[in-house]
Amino acid sequence: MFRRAATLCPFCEATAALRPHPPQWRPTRPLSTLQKRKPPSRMTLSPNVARGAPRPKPARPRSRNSPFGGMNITAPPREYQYDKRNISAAEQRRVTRHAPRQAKGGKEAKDPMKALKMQRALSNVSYEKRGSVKQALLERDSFDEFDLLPVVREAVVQGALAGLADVTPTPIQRLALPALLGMDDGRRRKRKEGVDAMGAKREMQQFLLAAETGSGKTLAYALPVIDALKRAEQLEDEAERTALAAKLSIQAEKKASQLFELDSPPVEEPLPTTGRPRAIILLPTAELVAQVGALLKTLSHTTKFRSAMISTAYTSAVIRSRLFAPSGVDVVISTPHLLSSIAAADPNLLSRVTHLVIDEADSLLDRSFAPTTQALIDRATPSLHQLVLCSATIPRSLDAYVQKRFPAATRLVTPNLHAIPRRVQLSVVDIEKVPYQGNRDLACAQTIWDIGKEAAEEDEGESTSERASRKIVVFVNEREKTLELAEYLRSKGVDATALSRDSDERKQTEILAAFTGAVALPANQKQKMRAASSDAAISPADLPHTPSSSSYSRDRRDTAPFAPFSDETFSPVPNSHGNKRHLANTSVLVMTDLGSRGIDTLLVRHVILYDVPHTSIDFIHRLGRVGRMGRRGRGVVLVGRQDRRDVVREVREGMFRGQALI
Ligand SMILES: Nc1ncnc2c1ncn2[C@@H]1O[C@H](COP(=O)(O)OP(=O)(O)OP(=O)(O)O)[C@@H](O)[C@H]1O
Repeated sequence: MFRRAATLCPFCEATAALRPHPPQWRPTRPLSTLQKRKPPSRMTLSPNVARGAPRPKPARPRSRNSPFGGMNITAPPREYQYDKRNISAAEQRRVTRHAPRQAKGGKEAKDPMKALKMQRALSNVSYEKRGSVKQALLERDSFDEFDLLPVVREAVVQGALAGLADVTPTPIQRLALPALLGMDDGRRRKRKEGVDAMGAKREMQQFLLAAETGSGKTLAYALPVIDALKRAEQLEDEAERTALAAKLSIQAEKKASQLFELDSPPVEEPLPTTGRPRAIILLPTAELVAQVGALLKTLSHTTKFRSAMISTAYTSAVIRSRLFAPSGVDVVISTPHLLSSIAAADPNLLSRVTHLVIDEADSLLDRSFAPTTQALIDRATPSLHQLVLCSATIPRSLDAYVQKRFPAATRLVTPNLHAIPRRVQLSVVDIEKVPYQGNRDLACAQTIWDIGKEAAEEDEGESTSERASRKIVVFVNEREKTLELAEYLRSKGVDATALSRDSDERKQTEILAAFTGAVALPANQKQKMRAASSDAAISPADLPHTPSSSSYSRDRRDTAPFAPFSDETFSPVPNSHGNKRHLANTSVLVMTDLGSRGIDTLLVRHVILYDVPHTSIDFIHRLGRVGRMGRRGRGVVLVGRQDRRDVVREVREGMFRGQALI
């Protein structure tokens, strides 16, 4: 063994004979000692090898409440990291709600209404609720289904909607009429214990009606009010007849017993309805008072009731004669401030009111109007049977107000609330591009000229009398801008008028009348309306060309040199400004939000949003001036460098999808 060991190399265990070692190697110790020890290995592992690389010291978390908080974060904050198994269901829901949504591919989902959410203005109505209402609406498709007095039903067909080929209720009418008429199962009038139509006191019913613009909300609240008036009148007539019969029998008894009595001279007593209306409709502007007043007048021709519209557009003598006419008054249509000042002088004015309607409730219950409106509600409450709040939008402020003040209110909301109909198309004109280069006024004038030119092309071949005048409404954000812009447009040959609170109210009503003119739809138009109201999206090809978006400016650059206010529609007749380039057959109304609420601009097919509206509420009201009652319409929004393009984009996308804005 020793011999063999002596020939082995202590490192590689090869025999010295087979593998000669380098000459420099010399054993430092006797070979015998080396043989007895375990041969050392060159591949000895470190005892720390299992620990891995030393970890860097964890950095102290930066306070998120510092100027740099939230910067350069490579890991999600703690609340986003969770193990589903170790947290409660409630906690899990909370975390999931706040965590960014993950799309299937792991990419962050794009929020289609991110910018609108940041300035969320509208109250949310769940899609489940909208869906369930849709089902209920399918069941009622005729005015005959509602428990209206025959004379009221007749007034709809022969008065309010006269001229329509076939008259069917709109969604809000299908929803509101049964509720306001107190129909239990949608067919019969529900009569509660101790309750009559208008006479005896009962608990006040409260309703919030909300439906898209131009959907017939006025008739939805007006018909039940008139129906209730007529029923109360019938009851009173009956009571009067009984009283008269009793009086006659007493007189007959006296005559029979031959009692002597001096005949007292007959006294002309004023009617109980003189200066004591039974129903009041409140609206924010004199124009709306005129509009709703005109509708009630039409209904009254058949139904026979007395209505009085009062606003600052009338003189005090006219107002007095209407309110205190000896023949009495049943319904008063007014603005809150005027009514409040009259009620201060004559506290009994509201003593018999059983029905109070607050139309455009989103305006009348906002900060500026709310104290006056609320004071009127409070004064009328003792005799009130029904309070109806009506609006095209439910802003969050209105939602909170109703929840606080009228928690028992029944909410009647249509499935398309807050959605701008798909039959309205919104185009964008970039005012920063050639040829406008930031000149908003110029962009507005050019847009109007293009719409006018297109109208002229459409009208070609028709006689002058057949040519319909094109009506365009331009909305600005600032009141001061209305006059200035109208003046500029006139200087460019456009027939433009400004409408603002500064204008004379009587003149305003006259100007607006040219843009509303409620015309009856012919039968073929009605069919088109039906098709459109089925909410089919309109492809851009369906619509006539108007200046739009970037493609519009590109078209103009590529095909022709810019020639503002030129050619075809050139009228040789100079306008009042002596400007020979006059856009014929087109009239423009420049206004602020004042006019955007409720005005039934049936004749308007184009709306220009000179400024980007501040909120989605303004978008809804302004674009709501077109596309009314199934008609098609087009909006053009002018967008500059300072404007929220993301908001405009989201509104357009929402409109295309037929989605409710937020
Ligand atoms: N059932 C119906 N069928 C056809 N047209 C109708 C019907 N009901 C109402 N209209 C018409 O629809 C138009 C719009 O009605 P209305 O002004 O009441 O709308 P609105 O919902 O109050 O609009 P906004 O929210 O802008 O005030 C009116 O010209 C009205 O005559």
